[in-house]
Amino acid sequence: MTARATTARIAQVRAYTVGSGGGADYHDQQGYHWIDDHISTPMARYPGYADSRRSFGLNVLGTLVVQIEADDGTVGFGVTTAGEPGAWIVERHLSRFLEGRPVTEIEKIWDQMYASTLFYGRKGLVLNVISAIDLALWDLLGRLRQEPVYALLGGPVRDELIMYATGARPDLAQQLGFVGGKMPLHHGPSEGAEGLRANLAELAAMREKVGDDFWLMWDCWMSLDLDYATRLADGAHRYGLKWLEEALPPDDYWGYRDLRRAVPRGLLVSTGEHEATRYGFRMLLEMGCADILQPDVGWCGGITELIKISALADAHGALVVPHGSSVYSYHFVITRTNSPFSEFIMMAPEADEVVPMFTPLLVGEPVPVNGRLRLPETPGFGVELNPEVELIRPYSGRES
Ligand SMILES: C[C@H](O)[C@H](O)CC(=O)C(=O)O
Ligand SMILES: [Mg+2]
Repeated sequence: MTARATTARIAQVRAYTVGSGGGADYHDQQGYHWIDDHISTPMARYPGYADSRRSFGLNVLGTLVVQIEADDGTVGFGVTTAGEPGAWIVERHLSRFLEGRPVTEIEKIWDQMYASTLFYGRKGLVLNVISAIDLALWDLLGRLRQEPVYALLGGPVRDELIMYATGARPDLAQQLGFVGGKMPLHHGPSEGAEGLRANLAELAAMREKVGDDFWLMWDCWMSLDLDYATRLADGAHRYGLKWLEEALPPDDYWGYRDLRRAVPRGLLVSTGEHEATRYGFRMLLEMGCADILQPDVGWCGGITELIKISALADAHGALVVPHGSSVYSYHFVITRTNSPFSEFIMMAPEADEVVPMFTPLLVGEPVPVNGRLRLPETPGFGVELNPEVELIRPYSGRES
């Protein structure tokens, strides 16, 4: 099998959008959902956009599924948030760097995808797409070698993942066995001193419910300014906030540097879910922007780039705790000592039960039990596409 993996070539690359919501675009939820309930965002300063992230188009992209088929018929796949524009980039531009090539040329393929898109890429959508292709390649390699991706990455450094939960109900997450709960921040600078007090009251009430030892964190989703973030951190410290996440816009490296210097000792600063590539993370590390880096494996450049980001972070004494990204994160985190725990985003609308993070897209997606997750030895990333989810291939084949 190993010899076959070395000689296998890529026969075809296919890109699909997904008919239903959810999946890799976990913000694409219908009806009431805590994830879209008056969350503080950079758009909240504009009337009409404060109550719902869907109102300003957070869910417009949808999920992209990339399938890569080897010449023996084995298929690997990867997913990200990129939808139809992502499918176009895969089929019309990037497939040329894959079809006909050995499956094992992962590093070269990554470099060619990145180098050939520099004139319109570097971050965001294009890196999401490159990530999905990269994840599909690692999945395919694992399937050909009949090994889980974590084994390809050097093997586990611990038996199981320790998980914290992101959602509106850390008190329920505590009952479900998670080590901590990360809450969305509900009020931003445009709601003034009253909003700041409401945030702190919410944290105080949650601390009261969960006791002293349960981790509590805040996700600010890029929505604050330095002054507000500093005041929030000062107020939150007395309630034992563990970290303040993504307080500022991702391009404000200078603000993150100053925030990290300004927050009370012991309160950690985290960011990085909207950052991409080793170059972006190098900025965060060299400028001393964060204690915890949170690349999303489906957005930062995939596993191939995450290996580099993680090594760089390790050398700087920073932790890497990937954002969301389900199995793609799990297979990496289990192999790295500077990734001591993992995130689980609560996808139940009331954050009151554990459902797979990429629901309904995957079959076999592992979920934490009592806040711990053991990865099966299934080849690749160990998941399949749910046959009941409709896939649409909008750009079939390459135009010359
Ligand atoms: C809760 C946050 O606003 C966002 O929806 C998810 C996120 O940033 C995270 O899990 O981290
Ligand atoms: Mg976050």
